[in-house]
Amino acid sequence: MKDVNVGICGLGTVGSGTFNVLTRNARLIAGRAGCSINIIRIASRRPRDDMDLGDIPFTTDIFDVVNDPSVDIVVELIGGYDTAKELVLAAIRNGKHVVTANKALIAVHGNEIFDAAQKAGVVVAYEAGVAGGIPVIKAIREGMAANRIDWIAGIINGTGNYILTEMRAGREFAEVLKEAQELGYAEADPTFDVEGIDAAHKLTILASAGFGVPLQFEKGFTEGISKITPYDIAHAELLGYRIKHLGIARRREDGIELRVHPTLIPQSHLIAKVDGVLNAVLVDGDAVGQTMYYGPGAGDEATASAVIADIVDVARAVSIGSEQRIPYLGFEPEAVEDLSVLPMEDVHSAYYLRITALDRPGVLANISSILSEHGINIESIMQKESELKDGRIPVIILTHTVQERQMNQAIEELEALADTDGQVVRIRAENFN
Ligand SMILES: NC(=O)c1ccc[n+]([C@@H]2O[C@H](COP(=O)([O-])OP(=O)(O)OC[C@H]3O[C@@H](n4cnc5c(N)ncnc54)[C@H](O)[C@@H]3O)[C@@H](O)[C@H]2O)c1
Ligand SMILES: N[C@@H](CCO)C(=O)O
Ligand code: NA
Repeated sequence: MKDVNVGICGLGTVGSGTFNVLTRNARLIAGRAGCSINIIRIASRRPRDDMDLGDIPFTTDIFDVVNDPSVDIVVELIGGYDTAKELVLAAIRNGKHVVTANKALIAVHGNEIFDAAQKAGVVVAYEAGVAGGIPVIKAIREGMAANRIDWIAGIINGTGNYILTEMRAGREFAEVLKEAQELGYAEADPTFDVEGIDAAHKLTILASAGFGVPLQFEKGFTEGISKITPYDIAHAELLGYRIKHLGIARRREDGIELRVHPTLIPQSHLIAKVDGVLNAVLVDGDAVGQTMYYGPGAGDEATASAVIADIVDVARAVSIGSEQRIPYLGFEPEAVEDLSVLPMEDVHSAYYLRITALDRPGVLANISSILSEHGINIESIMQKESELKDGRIPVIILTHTVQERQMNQAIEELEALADTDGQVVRIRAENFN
């Protein structure tokens, strides 16, 4: 069987992890792939003095990899949108297969890239882009092929989960983010992690692979963790909940929900126990029920594990000359449905509300009457002894499920009340029943 030649573009965290694991486990990987997988070219902006690349040619121009006729698979690990897109489209034009860890690229330009790849008859694989080392794309596209997938929910940003976990232990947001950057977990621009953009990229891909819909990143709802306070983390805990940053995609008759936001989940649920840089994705299928995939969501060798699994898949097909391919998003193009993303106002959810109010008679009655006028039922209410010492008290309310539109109207009225400080904190809550 023919050897398969790989060229790596980008020798940073994931690039170096990929080089190291492919080199270290070369024999056993070849045993699985049925052929040798040779790294024949590496390109990155700067050489790495800390790495021994042996006699593999290194250049600073990533297009050298794409233009090398002996390269079968281009491994794109530079990140970003524009140059990465140019690189991947050039690779496809040159008839090369592509393996990428770049979820931003796939979420935003995937429809165009898969279309080009389909016409060129090449594979574009992206397992490492979603939930890092967890083989969740394989699970959805192949393992769940029998099911109508109704919803997917997950902790899909390692940096964000690491920050929330450490904040629960009393550490400062900024200090933990810096540590996540040093550990190689964060994106080049860490606002992608803390403002939920990275999770939204991944959720977009999960929803398309799960439901058979086009990638629609720009239509999703995205809220990050930057406004989550230690106070709300602690009070959610007192109510029996944990705050996690979740991506939630739900297939409905009238469209799909696509939303990323901090979420209260019962402490007893398995996903509440997923801490640190670990990720977990719950996938609900009509035949199998709820399944959960759990493991490291970021990091050099953990991500390399998924990059190399994709390389092995492509290598198996290339080395035996197979025409058989798994469709890019799990469904053949003609089976993709044009279901659109629903506006956030149409989503139903329970809510945690924190209202800072003046400590005077009738305040609670005013708050509950606004909620009940909008059909919002209260599950529990906690009126805290004032820690503010200025005549104001925090009122914490957990509601039953209600439409976001109703909640927006109620919050507007609550904020306009003379008895409140005009800023209601809202965190959505889910129990996955
Ligand atoms: N770090 C993780 O844990 C992780 C996990 C999953 C996916 N990813 C994704 O993998 C990709 C790479 O992430 P990373 O953490 O390894 O980033 P990184 O910054 O550590 O590495 C990127 C490397 O590519 C090089 N590079 C960038 N643009 C280049 C260009 N135009 N020409 C030549 N070299 C260029 C950089 O110099 C750097 O060495 C990103 O798409 C990221 O989102 C990262
Ligand atoms: N920055 C990303 C890398 C993995 O995709 C994260 O923290 O999850
Ligand atoms: Na993955």
